[in-house]
Amino acid sequence: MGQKRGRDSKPQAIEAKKRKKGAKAAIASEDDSWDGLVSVDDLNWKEVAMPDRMTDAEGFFGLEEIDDVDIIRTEGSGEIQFKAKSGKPKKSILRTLTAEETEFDEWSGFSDGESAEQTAEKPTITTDETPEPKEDKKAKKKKETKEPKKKDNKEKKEPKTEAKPKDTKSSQNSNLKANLSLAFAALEDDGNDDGADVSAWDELGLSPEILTGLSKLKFASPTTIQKACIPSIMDGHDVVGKASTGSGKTLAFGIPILEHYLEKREKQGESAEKTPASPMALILSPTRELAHQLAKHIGDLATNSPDINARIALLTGGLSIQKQQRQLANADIVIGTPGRVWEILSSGTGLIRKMQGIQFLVVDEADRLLSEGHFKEAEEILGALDRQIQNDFPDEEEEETEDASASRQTLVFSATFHRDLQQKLAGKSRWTGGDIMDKKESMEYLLKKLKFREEKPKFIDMNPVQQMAQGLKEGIVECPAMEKDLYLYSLLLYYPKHRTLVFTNSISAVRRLTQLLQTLQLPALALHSGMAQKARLRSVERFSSPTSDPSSILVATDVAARGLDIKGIDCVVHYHAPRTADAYVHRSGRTARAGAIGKSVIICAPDEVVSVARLAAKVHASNPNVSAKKLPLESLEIDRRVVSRIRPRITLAKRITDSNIAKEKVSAEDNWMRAAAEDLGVEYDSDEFDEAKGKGRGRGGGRHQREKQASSITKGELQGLRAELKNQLSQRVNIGVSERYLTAGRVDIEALLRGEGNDAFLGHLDPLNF
Ligand SMILES: Nc1ncnc2c1ncn2[C@@H]1O[C@H](COP(=O)(O)OP(=O)(O)OP(=O)(O)O)[C@@H](O)[C@H]1O
Repeated sequence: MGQKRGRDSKPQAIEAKKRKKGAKAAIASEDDSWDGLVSVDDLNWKEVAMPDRMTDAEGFFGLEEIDDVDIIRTEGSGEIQFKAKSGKPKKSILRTLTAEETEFDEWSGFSDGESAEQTAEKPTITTDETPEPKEDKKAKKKKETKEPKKKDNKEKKEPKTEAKPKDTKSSQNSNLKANLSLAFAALEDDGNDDGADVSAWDELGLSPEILTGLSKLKFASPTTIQKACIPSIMDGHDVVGKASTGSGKTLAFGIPILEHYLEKREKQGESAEKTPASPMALILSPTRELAHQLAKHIGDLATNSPDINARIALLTGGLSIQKQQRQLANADIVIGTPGRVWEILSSGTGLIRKMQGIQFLVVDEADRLLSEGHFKEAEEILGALDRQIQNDFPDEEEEETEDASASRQTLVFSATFHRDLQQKLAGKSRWTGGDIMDKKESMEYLLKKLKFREEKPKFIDMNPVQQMAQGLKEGIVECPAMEKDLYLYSLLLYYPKHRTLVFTNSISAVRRLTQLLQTLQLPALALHSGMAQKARLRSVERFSSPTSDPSSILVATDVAARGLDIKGIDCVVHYHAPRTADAYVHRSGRTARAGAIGKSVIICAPDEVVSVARLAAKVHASNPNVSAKKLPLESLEIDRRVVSRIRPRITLAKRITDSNIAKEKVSAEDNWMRAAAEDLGVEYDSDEFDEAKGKGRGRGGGRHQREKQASSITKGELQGLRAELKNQLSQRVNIGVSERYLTAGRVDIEALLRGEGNDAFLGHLDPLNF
């Protein structure tokens, strides 16, 4: 079996290499008397491919493995060395030195007393394949050279080494040692210097580690919300942050948390490795997908920042609770949905007490999380974090823990805050339609429920006027109520190679539309809360994969409306009009993120027009440049020829889809009835049952008839429909080119085709210009 280690030991390998004047790799190539024993750093470790999902990573972000080695423990010292397995050539397990490492050898004389450190620094190889986090000495030295935080941000210029490593090499005077250390960190990972210049972050007073990470992620400058929030959070304030969708709120709180991690490790010093991990942050998210994304986003910065080994426990429903409990036992940052977090915390294994020491409580998408379906568990969690202190602890501990609680910062983020929230939660649950936040009322509400430690948290509102992202265009397509499928399909044909997210208001609509689009040979995926969690994650992964079809379509309920950050979504389509103004903001915010451009289109039946206009007016109400009479909602005219030519396709696809869905339903119902009849010991006759059901005059009788009809299409008929649809789909939609013209050779077909720009159509089609 292969051996594994944490990827974080890589810098140590290089550091060790620089110190060893006669590295084994060199000896091996020259010296035949070599006994074949090598140290961990001489091995040719291979990176283990990361699992697709964070949960499978158990909170660790990188492992390396090696095959064909035997572990040799030196008697007495207990030092671990390695040897090629018998039968394997001695050198087969060695790695070759890179050019940079050879260069490092020249600098080995600068370090004092390193051989002792070298032994101490060796990563622990554990047979249970669980890498222990380590604070390496190099990091500690680096931190010793670092100015303490919050003194003078301007002084912290070191991290520019990431962007300009050559500068660091050249400054060999007073703090040469520190600079070399940073140079090693900058060079060790991939030996290139293509990170972004991160000097724009200087004024925020971040550590060199984080700046290195930001540079590697190519985040050259902070977004406005990051610029505004990070210093306040790092100065210990409670913060309520509001900024438009896709504006970088995650790192606005993620960076200060990772900075705190570094500070904590620095304070613990030598004892860091022995101190049992205790969570320092709890981040609550309203949806599972968002929780996964938050973990990935913060985890990405952590893995790209040298010396940050923060372990993230991801607690979301639908996945193994035992695994998550294990993760939590050793986590630095806990991210989860309130339901699962509470389920685990309340399982009575002392976890609540452990969580009481957290430094940060983050409520992301706060207006949603503190509303429907989530608030109760969130409230339980908040209550437990505070209440247990007084109830359970003996007096002397009480004071200590209360202090910890008093030092907890509460950070609340969203793009919208709902004015009705307070009323709703107070039990007067009239959901009146989603106003954008009224600052004062919402602040009061949050103050009351969240127990901020400061009398008034800092309220940082980056979008007081414009709720929508800058690069977003809003459009509306009006169509008959029964023809939304037709218009959706038209829109998708107008925009081929557009990654599109289609929102509906119900799970059954997601199921039906996904099947319909797939029947039309479009790459559609489904996402709704009725799906198994793994299938949900798979859909998001497949849709967001950079290698996926650029025309991919994700059909989703509002479970995808909040926070999902999927690169390259070009278009959001509201197949059903959003129910609230907030939902409209968040759904539309899945596109035009991080400065990109995007489109949001509402497909609107005549009876929805008024409510949609009202909703858009609310969203833009605070924008003085927008009047209720002239909303920035462009009316899109779909060419009538397109609609009429593709109608037969839709008719066929609908019949096929309805038949499939009805058959699935009938078969599920039949199975259920059969099982129930068996339990009761009666005979079940499906025809008799259907007859009785069909005769019913009550609600559902007509629907049942239609389903029955749809499900009664024979296999042969279905095959015929499929063949016919296939034939239609194999041809381009002809929007006005006469076949007589074409066959008579009176038209230059090539020129015609070249000019069209959209190969779904044959003939000239005016673009929507939207
Ligand atoms: N400083 C930065 N420079 C460039 N890109 C950034 C920066 N910070 C974050 N991003 C990127 O911006 C995108 C949006 O960030 P994030 O998901 O945090 O937005 P958000 O404000 O939380 O959005 P939402 O309100 O929809 O949840 C992400 O892809 C992230 O990687």
